Amino acid sequence: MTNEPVPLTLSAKHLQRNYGNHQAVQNITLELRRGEVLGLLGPNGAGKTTTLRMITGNLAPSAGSIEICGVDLLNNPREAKAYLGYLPEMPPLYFDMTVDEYLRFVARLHRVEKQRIPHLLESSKIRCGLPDRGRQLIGTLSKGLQQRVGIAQAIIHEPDVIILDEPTVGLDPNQMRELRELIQDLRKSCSIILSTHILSEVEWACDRVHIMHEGRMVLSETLAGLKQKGINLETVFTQLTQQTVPVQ
Ligand SMILES: Nc1ncnc2c1ncn2[C@@H]1O[C@H](COP(=O)(O)OP(=O)(O)OP(=O)(O)O)[C@@H](O)[C@H]1O
Repeated sequence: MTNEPVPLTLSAKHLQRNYGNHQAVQNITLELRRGEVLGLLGPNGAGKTTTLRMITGNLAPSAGSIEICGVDLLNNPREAKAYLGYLPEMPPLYFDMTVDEYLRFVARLHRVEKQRIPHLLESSKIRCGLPDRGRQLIGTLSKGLQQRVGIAQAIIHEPDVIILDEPTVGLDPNQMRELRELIQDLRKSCSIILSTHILSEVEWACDRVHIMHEGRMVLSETLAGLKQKGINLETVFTQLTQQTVPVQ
């Protein structure tokens, strides 16, 4: 048996992002290992989306560094982004395309080799529970199925890291359960960051939790560690996010 450390798939160090004079994200450091699911929690305006947009290469940090699977995102964005799949808060769907047309389009954007596209298209649809939806216009799908198409576009190029920004917003309880099952399936081959407002979602899905408040990281702990210490996630969330973070 080997005790080799599980490789890092994402490493972000001392990230900062200013909007004018406002420091939306301050000195955020986070790491993700293969097969791990990290929950990112925080109240509205805590800086979660800003952080995710930086680590997916969609927003330039004011300071800090980001490596995806060992590739520097700021110096080699194209190479680093090939390892990343991203479902933003607002999935980038085209309602007047069919599911197949859209997923082929996204695969080309990810520069997937032409001959691999049919296989990847089918496998991403199967994984996301869309095997019979290829010819359907995206605009005619239910919200839950549209969210699945959003995830299919994030995984079609077989990324190592998947970033999901509030993926269960607007879903009914059945759709939420199906999405949870999908996340459990995805973690077998990828590492995942899940940003959410739903504490129970972190408890069932994640290995570790980061809580952000006013642009800073105020908690970084494993779920097992919280349990061992007898700390309730809801209680600690309330305690840490109801007070103003002192400026260091
Ligand atoms: N483009 C922008 N210009 C100016 N300020 C911004 C911009 N985007 C975000 N902000 C501000 O940065 C802070 C962090 O916002 P962000 O959207 O990252 O928070 P969040 O934790 O994702 O919130 P939510 O849970 O509501 O999505 C907020 O104060 C927000 O108003």
